[in-house]
Amino acid sequence: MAKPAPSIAETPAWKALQEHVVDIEQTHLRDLLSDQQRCEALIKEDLGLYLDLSRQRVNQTTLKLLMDLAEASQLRSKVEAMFRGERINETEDRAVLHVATRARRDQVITEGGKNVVPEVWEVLDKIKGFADKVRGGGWVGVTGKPLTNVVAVGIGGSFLGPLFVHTALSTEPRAMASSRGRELRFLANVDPIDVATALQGLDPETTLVVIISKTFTTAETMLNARTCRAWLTAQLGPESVAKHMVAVSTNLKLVEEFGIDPVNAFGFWDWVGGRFSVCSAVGVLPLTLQYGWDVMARFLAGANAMDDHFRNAPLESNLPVLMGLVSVWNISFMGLPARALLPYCQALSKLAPHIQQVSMESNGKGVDIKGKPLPFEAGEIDFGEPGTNGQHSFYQLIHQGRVIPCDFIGIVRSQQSVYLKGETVSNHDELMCNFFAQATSLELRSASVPDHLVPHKVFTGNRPSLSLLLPELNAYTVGQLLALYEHQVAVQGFVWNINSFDQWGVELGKVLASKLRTKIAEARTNSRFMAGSDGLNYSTTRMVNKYLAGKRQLVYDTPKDVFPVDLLNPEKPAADEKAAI
Ligand SMILES: O=P(O)(O)OC[C@H]1O[C@H](O)[C@H](O)[C@@H](O)[C@@H]1O
Repeated sequence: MAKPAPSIAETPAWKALQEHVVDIEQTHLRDLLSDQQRCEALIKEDLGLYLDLSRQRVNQTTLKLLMDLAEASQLRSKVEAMFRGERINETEDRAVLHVATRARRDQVITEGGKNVVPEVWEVLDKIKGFADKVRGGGWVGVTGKPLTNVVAVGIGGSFLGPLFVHTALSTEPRAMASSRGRELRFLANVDPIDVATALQGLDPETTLVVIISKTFTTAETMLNARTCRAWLTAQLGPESVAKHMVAVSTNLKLVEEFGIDPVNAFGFWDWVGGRFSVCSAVGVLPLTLQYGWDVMARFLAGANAMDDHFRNAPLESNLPVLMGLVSVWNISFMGLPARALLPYCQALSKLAPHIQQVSMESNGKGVDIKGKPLPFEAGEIDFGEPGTNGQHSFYQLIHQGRVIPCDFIGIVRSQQSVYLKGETVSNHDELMCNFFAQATSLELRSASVPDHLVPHKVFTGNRPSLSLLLPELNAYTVGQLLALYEHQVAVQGFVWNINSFDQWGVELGKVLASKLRTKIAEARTNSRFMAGSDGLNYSTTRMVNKYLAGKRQLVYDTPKDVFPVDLLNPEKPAADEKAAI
């Protein structure tokens, strides 16, 4: 029998990095930064982006050792295997080809021996044709009115990426011009409050509902889809579904069973992971409806340019590779498992929620790709807020509490310019002063205050960060940024030798929620409380019964402005309030 491959942690490259930590710990970041040659070696410019890694706790030796680690983990060949359509998602026996969803029309990317790019473009052409019709009034609602509002129903990867891109573009002048008079909303949470928020004030006659679900089985999305269907048909009749509902899914059979004509469905493929699906119809359909094809074509081109760079640029100057390796250094060697994503741009306010899923669902794993327990902890804890808002919230901890590597993202030319008479700098300059100041203040050590306050006002500095400058935030650079972070996460996973493309960890919660759904439905139908014998433990049973009892005491106001009353079941009271509480 073949000997199992040694864990990456057993390789000389890994061990060399472990030993190297001591050298780095002896050097303060401030001293590292005084070496101009080192700084130059850590500043990379490509594709119009400026990546400054000089504020990381690394030197040229670290970089060299990280390159050795890339070699030891066969990073290059793993990236190639991904682009070649090999089934690197072993547990689901799937290729990982989100890069094909933004391939140029003349590119060749194969899966199972077949070039998939023509299929990708077939869907893109269909989206363009459909969106042109809707936007141009050639496709109207059942009462003949143009469909100016879109509600995109989906969750997880079928929501966060499209929301990130929408938020990034909604204040960009060209995208604003092409979306005038249109509105795009999202409905993700199964919480009825989200339904109310998404539908509030919308006129069904002018609303198109897009159901987005890779599997078309996700419980939350399907209940929200049924809810939107009920909302539409109650007011416009059952025939309205044909004109007011379309779908995006890999499961066209279930789309049809739901009642949406497959002609009005936009497909994608099992080789596109949910959290990597923004560039498939998942993101491109709702965003093209909102912004038009030209804007979305630029977005796809930006992501494609980053894909080419990731595949072809030498590792030493490859932006996602460097970001990936440096983050592995921080997490696995420096013992810093968290990262703050800090865009100094309000339009990037949904970057962190999206990258949270891309990163944490991909790399939050406990076993290697062959199922062997990892001898180290993989994955990164990601969070973030735009600056300067975050400065007034959690930066205290970043400056004087825990050490959290930060990604500062700045924009050279803002989407919006305000320069008031009498002010010394523009509003955007003011924002960017904070961007420059924050990275610098994390690195410095300082204290010049009255004696008794010294301990409180000391900044130890030595806190790593990277800075990324984009020339502007437009459809093209949003595409680049998206692909940059997607590939960084892949690099981490390739080095740790885990499967970044499955997500078995989210399944258990779904199974238990389904069990609870059955129990609660029974309890409410029979107006009873749950008993200990119902198969749930004491704590859960007690809390569910508290909930059922509370339901009985509340009088609900039917949200008449959103839902017609006859659509809703009255809340069923539980009969025996005393039982089991
Ligand atoms: O697109 P769907 O099939 O509805 O899936 C939506 C989401 O469901 C699950 O929570 C998965 O963990 C996510 O990766 C996925 O994005």
